Amino acid sequence: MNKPLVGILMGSDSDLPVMEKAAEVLSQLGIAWEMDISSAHRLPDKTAVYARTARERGIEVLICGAGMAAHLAGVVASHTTLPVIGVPLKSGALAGVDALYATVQMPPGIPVATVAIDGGKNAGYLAASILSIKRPELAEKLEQFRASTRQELETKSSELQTRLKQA
Ligand SMILES: Nc1c(C(=O)O)ncn1[C@@H]1O[C@H](COP(=O)(O)O)[C@@H](O)[C@H]1O
Repeated sequence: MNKPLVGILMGSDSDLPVMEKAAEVLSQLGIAWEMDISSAHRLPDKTAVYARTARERGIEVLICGAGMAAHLAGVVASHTTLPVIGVPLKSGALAGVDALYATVQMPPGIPVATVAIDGGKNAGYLAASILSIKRPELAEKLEQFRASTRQELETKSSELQTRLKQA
């Protein structure tokens, strides 16, 4: 197995179903990843060590998912200059809006590239785009994915037009 290029962290095991989607996208594109549970609130020392050592371990992009008062992505970003992608998760009384604001509203200088609430898949694609800057074969795979998405939608569009003409 290749050395992981993407580190996926989440605040709780309850976040796993969404964060697994990021891992699935990366696997489909042939990108090696590692995944763990950590929490800026509940495991602050582990989180700091993980973020501080990520670059020397060969990680190039970090994806951090958390719900509620989501500090994980921001705290990780405060410990590393690697790109950090934040995934606000839908949990608790505010259904992810709290996590969205907490993740996206970072102070200048410590950015977190925030995807949609429960946007695990797009976090995977964004990490792949970042990695593709220096990897032409990965850029090609992303092009192919977009082309197949276009093709699928064109087919659905033609099918709809055919059905409408028959109605
Ligand atoms: N927001 C954070 C952080 C953090 O930001 O450090 N650690 C855990 N959590 C979040 O708390 C929610 C409830 O967690 P539990 O399901 O474990 O009670 C989860 O969505 C988690 O990401």
